[in-house]
Amino acid sequence: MDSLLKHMVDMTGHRDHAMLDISVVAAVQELAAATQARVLSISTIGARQYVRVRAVSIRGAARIEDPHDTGTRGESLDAYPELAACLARRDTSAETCGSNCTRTLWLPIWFGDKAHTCLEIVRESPFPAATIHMIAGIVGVYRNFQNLLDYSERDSLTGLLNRKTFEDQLARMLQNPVDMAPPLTGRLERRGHHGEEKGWLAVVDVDHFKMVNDTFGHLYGDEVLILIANQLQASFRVQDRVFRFGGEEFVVLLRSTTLEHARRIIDRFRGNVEAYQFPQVGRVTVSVGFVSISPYDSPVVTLGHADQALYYAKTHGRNQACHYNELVERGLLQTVTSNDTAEFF
Ligand SMILES: Nc1nc2c(ncn2[C@@H]2O[C@H](COP(=O)(O)OP(=O)(O)OP(=O)(O)O)[C@@H](O)[C@H]2O)c(=O)[nH]1
Repeated sequence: MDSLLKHMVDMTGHRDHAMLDISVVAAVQELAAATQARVLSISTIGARQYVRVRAVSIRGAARIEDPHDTGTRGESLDAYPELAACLARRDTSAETCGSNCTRTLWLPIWFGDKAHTCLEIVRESPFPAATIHMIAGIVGVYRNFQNLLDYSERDSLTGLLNRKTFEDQLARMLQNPVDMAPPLTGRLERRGHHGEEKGWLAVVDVDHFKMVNDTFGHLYGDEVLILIANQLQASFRVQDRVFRFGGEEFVVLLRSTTLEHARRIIDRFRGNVEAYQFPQVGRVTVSVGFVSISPYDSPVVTLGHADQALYYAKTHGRNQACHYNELVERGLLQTVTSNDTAEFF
């Protein structure tokens, strides 16, 4: 019982998803006398589902499985037929007996009709009823805590990530070397060649949104924001991150892609919004400013550059996406040098 309480205190002391994952695998692995416990992410991309390992505990050693590897889809769910069948049945558990009688227990964490997370526990002998009962309790606490963390990280109107989580997500993206160009010397040289894969930051702002509110009322204004948030989530990949920064401003972090690809997906999103018939309101457009992200620039500087490109888009006709570096190259944004960094405006 002492051990159970110790694990509960540990699990409920975290304010971070990764640490919560570590403490839950450590708890179930020790308390169920399991050889291995894992937290699995289940994602849907197109018509296919994928499984990615988030955290693992083997014989008392718990760790995050590559915390920056959010760019990888993982294995196809087809490699886990019993889990796939359990998810299809909307069931809360499935158990299999593998070769040499190893037991595997899967416990999907359901929120409504979606399970994005699943615990997997492997034991060399059958799970006693009392152990299953105890694990069910731990899963309940884990589920509630995940819910609480999500609540504090998400915008209540749109369900997108909120501004508070932005710097952390940007830092994670910058720490993934796949996303970043190798160190370069001069500031202007840091710009990507057109074929180079980099991370990108885009600031999206709804055009004339005040007019939507003034003409149709705030409820319709809110509905427009929700529908645009849905379009954002549908337009970008699961590895990308979409935030509502407040009001009618959204920010997108795109994982490693080329300039041409970033431009194409951002412009496809802009075109989708333009083509959409918003209930009652009709046509709504968005303006976008985007810039490549670099470990050499602070989040404030990167956001500032994307904002400047957005401002340019707003003051030159709206309903368009402008690339910061291109505006600088074409002499449409001016530069001055302050101390050791060049600033543009
Ligand atoms: N319905 C609704 N309106 C909001 C929300 N947050 C901010 N707003 C409104 O968004 C409007 C933003 O207006 P402005 O900043 O003047 O910009 P705009 O009218 O979009 O004009 P441009 O950006 O220049 O195209 C204001 O009327 C705010 O009251 C919200 O959560 N819901």
